[in-house]
Amino acid sequence: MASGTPSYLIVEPCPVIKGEIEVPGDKSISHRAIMLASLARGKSKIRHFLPSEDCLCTLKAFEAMGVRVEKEGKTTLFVEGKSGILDPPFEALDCGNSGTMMRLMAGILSAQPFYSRLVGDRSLSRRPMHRIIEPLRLMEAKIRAEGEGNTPPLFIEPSSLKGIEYKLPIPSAQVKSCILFAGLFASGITRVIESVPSRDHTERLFEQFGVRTLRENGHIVLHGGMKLESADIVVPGDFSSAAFWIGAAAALPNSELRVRSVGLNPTRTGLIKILLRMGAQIEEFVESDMKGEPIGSLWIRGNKLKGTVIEGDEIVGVIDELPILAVVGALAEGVTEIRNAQELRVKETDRIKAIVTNLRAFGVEVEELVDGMRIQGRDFVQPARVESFGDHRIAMAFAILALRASRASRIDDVDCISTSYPGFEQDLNALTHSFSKDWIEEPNKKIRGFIERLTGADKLEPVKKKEIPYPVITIDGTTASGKSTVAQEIAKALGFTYFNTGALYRAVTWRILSLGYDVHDEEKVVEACSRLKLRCAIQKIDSFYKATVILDERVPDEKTDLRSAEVNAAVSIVASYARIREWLLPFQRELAYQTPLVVEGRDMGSVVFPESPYKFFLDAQLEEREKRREKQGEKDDVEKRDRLDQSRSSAPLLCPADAVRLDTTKLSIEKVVDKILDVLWKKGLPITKSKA
Ligand SMILES: Nc1ncnc2c1ncn2[C@@H]1O[C@H](COP(=O)(O)OP(=O)(O)OP(=O)(O)O)[C@@H](O)[C@H]1O
Ligand SMILES: Nc1ccn([C@H]2C[C@H](O)[C@@H](COP(=O)(O)O)O2)c(=O)n1
Repeated sequence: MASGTPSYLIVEPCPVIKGEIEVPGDKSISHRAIMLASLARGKSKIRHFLPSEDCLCTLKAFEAMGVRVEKEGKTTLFVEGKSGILDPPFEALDCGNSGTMMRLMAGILSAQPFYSRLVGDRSLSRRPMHRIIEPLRLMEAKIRAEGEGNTPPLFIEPSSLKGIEYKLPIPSAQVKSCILFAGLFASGITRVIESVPSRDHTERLFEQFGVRTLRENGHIVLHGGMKLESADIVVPGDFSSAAFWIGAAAALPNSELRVRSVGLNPTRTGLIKILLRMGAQIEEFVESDMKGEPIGSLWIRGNKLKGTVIEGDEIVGVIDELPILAVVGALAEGVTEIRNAQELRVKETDRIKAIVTNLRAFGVEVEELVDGMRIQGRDFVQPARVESFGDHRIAMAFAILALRASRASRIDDVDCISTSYPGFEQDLNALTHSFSKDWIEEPNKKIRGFIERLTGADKLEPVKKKEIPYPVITIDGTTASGKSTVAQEIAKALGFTYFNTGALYRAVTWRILSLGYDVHDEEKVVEACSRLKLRCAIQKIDSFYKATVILDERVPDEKTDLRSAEVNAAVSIVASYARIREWLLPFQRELAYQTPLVVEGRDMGSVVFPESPYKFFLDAQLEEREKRREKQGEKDDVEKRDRLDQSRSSAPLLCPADAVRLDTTKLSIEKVVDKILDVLWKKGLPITKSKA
């Protein structure tokens, strides 16, 4: 993240996330813990407090009202409570970006014997406050909103409160908590009735501070005048922060993630239920719920998920998770629909609009609905530059979607992330590290490790056909039919990495020849290959990415080494040996776990990437191909090479049944490229129409 203004985050693609993570403390609980500790009698200890901008605003406000706070590091606080009566603040209390703070503080301050004013930032100043003003006034609070349409600032005068029975018109933990905080100081009984249970951190924390609420059939009953006693609180990891990693790990196939010490309060974990319904693999282990909040671990394994409908009563339990759920839906198979979520329109930003705008920028088809959206899932997205709209959850959700793009994406205005998740960028780097940018710029460590395990051609490992996370476009064909030329153009147009597998067979042949071996001696060739150190580096040449083969720490020269007459004559012989092909097969597949590919060769669609839905086969009349080769100034027996490639027993050159076959004899290079892009566009790859 860049410091200063404007802030932005560059996210490199990463097909999987792996590792363990512990997220910062829960925002909702941190706010409430400070509030209750400040109102309690005695000194409370709060551990794993979230030092985010939002929560620090709450802390500052209570300090301004005479509460003494000692800090041990950044996340342990000792709060000396004021036994219910705070000092009048000298100036307005700043709630920053936090709706939770403003709404809960309104409940507390309505009962204090002094005048107070609550202000917020631009985004908070647009959020509706009528929902708390109405019940507080019923409790005889003297509160008014100074902004247009019942928006902040809030001005509060001292008054004596009385308990009420109040049925929440919309399920809202903030409104419920505001009333309960006011109810602590009200005469008589306060009863809040909710039709759908909202998060119950306030009720659980009240209990930890010695105030019992009665909870039955959606009724929460509180007797006014009960005294809060100091407590020792451990704030669990914030499930809503963990949600970004849970969503990412669940939706990125082959990911493996453990989330430790996270809050597993059932009013917060609706996301898990929805992801399970979409086909996710998640295991939940509650490790401690002795006092207050259940805390535990989650294990998540990545899968291709299926679209779902999220609506009705389950919305309230995932309201903060809807941005990441929309992103997960964008990567799932089929349609994901979010309904009854009009509340999203009055969050830190209009989240429905923000999500729809950003999904479209990433090339995702999405329909905006009054109360949600309908998202057409896809396998991956196009790189994009998007806005956070000043909303932390929008910024983080789209950083996750960017992992599934073919190239780096940029999220603008990301300072807001610190309102709930300081350290998000570091965690993103840690979980994606082994697959990130430095991998592309440095020689490919991962593939080297993989190949080095193949110590002998006679000890070949069976090829595991694990699911490839990125699209692979295969272009096979006869010699000089135009494969390399066309494949490079397609790779440029899509931003994919170009991989010429002919160059791989040529590099091996060149090395065998330069070591003095007779290519007709199969045993010797196989034995020599078992000692070769083969690896691959992805290089960026201008705006174009290319996989380069490195053999025994040398990069062979394309013209003089790989395309010499000797290599032209010998390569089809070396390529006909089954054990050589088996050795090179995992090497070629492994690259596809790292980056979207355009691969060209002879058996790409038939053997190496048979699962690819994007297969092409190029051919042209022999005389035309011979002419093209001659024009290149190369000595090459095109006809002989084709014959050898077509007649070998292992992975012969053929047109896969499901490939699009193109005869390029009378087609210009541009025409061939256009035809391929058109097919790819129709198959749903993110190609801008002008390119297709
Ligand atoms: N459609 C086309 N029309 C005319 N020339 C073409 C066409 N496609 C490719 N060429 C030219 O033909 C030559 C051979 O093309 P290219 O190297 O792309 O073929 P290839 O199939 O990759 O060959 P190889 O099998 O040796 O790797 C190049 O000089 C290229 O510019
Ligand atoms: N997937 C592949 C790629 C290449 N070969 C062999 C057969 C070719 O004649 C030779 C050189 O390829 P070119 O550079 O001309 O594309 O390598 C193969 O068998 N399988």
